Amino acid sequence: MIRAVTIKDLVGVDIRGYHLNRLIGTGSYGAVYESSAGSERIAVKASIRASDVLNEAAALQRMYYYEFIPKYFFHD
Ligand SMILES: Nc1ncnc2c1ncn2[C@@H]1O[C@H](COP(=O)(O)OP(=O)(O)OP(=O)(O)O)[C@@H](O)[C@H]1O
Repeated sequence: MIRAVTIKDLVGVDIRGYHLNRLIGTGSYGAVYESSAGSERIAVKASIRASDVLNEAAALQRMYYYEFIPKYFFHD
């Protein structure tokens, strides 16, 4: 279980093999972290409630086949 005071306090936590190195910024629905697994670096967006990011995830899913969309995945 991940224990954090707020969604902005996840630096140092490991999620699905990715280490959350640095808080990049926050928005209305969560916080975004610069994260890594070996040499791979990705942005991880964390939200307290999955429903907060479902619309965004659905929009990204629709754009999945366009070349400019970066690699991503969504899980709860
Ligand atoms: N994929 C990404 N790569 C790098 N930085 C990102 C990425 N996504 C978001 N960020 C950074 O994290 C910040 C917060 O992003 P987030 O998506 O949570 O909110 P937002 O879109 O800026 O605001 P809101 O959700 O209120 O419209 C952004 O302002 C941006 O600086």
